[in-house]
Order: sequence, then C-alpha cells, then structure tokens
Amino acid sequence: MIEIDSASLVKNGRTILSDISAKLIEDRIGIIGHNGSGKTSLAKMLNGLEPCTSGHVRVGGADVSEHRARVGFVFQNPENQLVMPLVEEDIAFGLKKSGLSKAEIKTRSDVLLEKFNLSHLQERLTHELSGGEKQLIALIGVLIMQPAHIILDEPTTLLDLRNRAMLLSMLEMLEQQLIIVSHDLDLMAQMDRLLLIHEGKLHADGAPDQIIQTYRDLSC
Ligand SMILES: Nc1ncnc2c1ncn2[C@@H]1O[C@H](COP(=O)(O)OP(=O)(O)OP(=O)(O)O)[C@@H](O)[C@H]1O
Repeated sequence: MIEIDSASLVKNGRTILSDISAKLIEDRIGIIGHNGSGKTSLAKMLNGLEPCTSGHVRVGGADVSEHRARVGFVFQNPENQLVMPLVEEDIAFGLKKSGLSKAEIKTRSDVLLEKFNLSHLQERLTHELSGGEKQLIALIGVLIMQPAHIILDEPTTLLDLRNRAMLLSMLEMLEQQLIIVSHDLDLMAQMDRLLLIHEGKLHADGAPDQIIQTYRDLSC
C-alpha cells in the first residue's frame, strides 16, 4: 500500500500541494483535476521523484525513498524515459545493474514484448518510433523492473484510438496497482477510486461517478 500522510510540496517558494492524506489501497486509482492543479507533482511524490517538503509518503510502511524501485513511473512524455538507441537495449536498460545475466534480461524482455504484441518493435531504433509506440515501449521498460505499483502520467494523450485501445488492454492485463493521472474521463470512469486535486489540495476522493460529477461542477 502507498500511504500519503499530511504531505505538502513547496517549490521555489510556491505551495504546489498542501496537506494531502490518503491511503491508496484499491487496484486502480485515478488522479484528476484542472491543468496546473498539482496532479503530476502528486504522482511524482508517490514514487519519491518529488520528495515532499513536509509530511510523509510510505510504501509498504517504509519511507518511499527506501522503496523507489517498487513504484514504477511512466512519464507523460516518453522522450524523458527512452535513453538507448535500440528498443531492446532501452527495455533492458533499467535492469543493467540488477545482477541478472544478459540472457535472463533478454528473456524477460521477449516475454513482455510477446505478451503485449509488440515484438515487431524490438529491433527498431528508439528515436524512429511514433509517439504512441514510444509510450508503449516506455511502459514495457517499467514493467520489466517488476514494480508492485505503477504510476502513469497521462498515458493516453499521444495515442490514436487503436493504440489507446491497445494500452487499455495492456493495463487490464496488469496485476500491479495502477495509479493513473489523466484528463481522459472515459478512462477515469473505469477506475476503482478517483482523487480530485484542486488548487493543490485533495478536494474530493471517492467513487468515479461521484468525483467526476464534482469535477464537472468545479469546471462550470
Ligand atoms: N519548479 C517549479 N517551481 C514553481 N512552480 C512549479 C514548479 N514545477 C511546477 N510548478 C507549478 O506547480 C503547479 C502544479 O504543476 P503540475 O505539473 O503538478 O500540474 P498538473 O495538475 O499535472 O497540470 P497539467 O494537467 O497541466 O499537466 C503548476 O502551477 C506549476 O506551474
């Protein structure tokens, strides 16, 4: 479980997030809110990419800084994540220092690519992939690390309808807890629980239909 306990984030003298508390137990949790409300900042706090200024984020009871590898993060812009020239090298990159042999890493990578029907991308140059393909490969690069929780920041923004459907079916197949930041309300409606962030505060928290209605009311 990820637990946020009275967490605040101040950057360059600005309060970005203020006194957020929540126990994230459900398998599928969405984070919604207006542009600039603090969703990405909260998502980054959940895996320690943005250490909170006050309060705590705990993963499995320990401070998130001790468990960063258990919380995978898929960035909004896959360019921030893809670092190696070849797709297969990129997928393997995160495991380089894991102590696993090259053969074991390749097997894990092959299994994942096959499972998600992406084997045709394996030998491609990373920079030549389309935006949507990059997003899918960035997710594979996180999955290969076998995190217990995966945070996805705006995973559907670059995707056409076909790749959106492919990503959603990939997500459905995952056993990990997923925490998804998105403006895609159709996707958010499928979550078990939504957090609505408004002006840096946890404005509402609960069942998707109720929270989406609260969000719509806030937007009028
Ligand atoms: N380094 C920084 N210094 C000061 N303010 C910052 C910094 N980084 C982000 N912010 C501000 O924090 C606020 C929240 O940003 P964040 O990216 O978390 O919002 P968001 O809800 O994810 O927005 P969007 O939906 O547009 O992606 C914004 O007003 C942003 O300008």
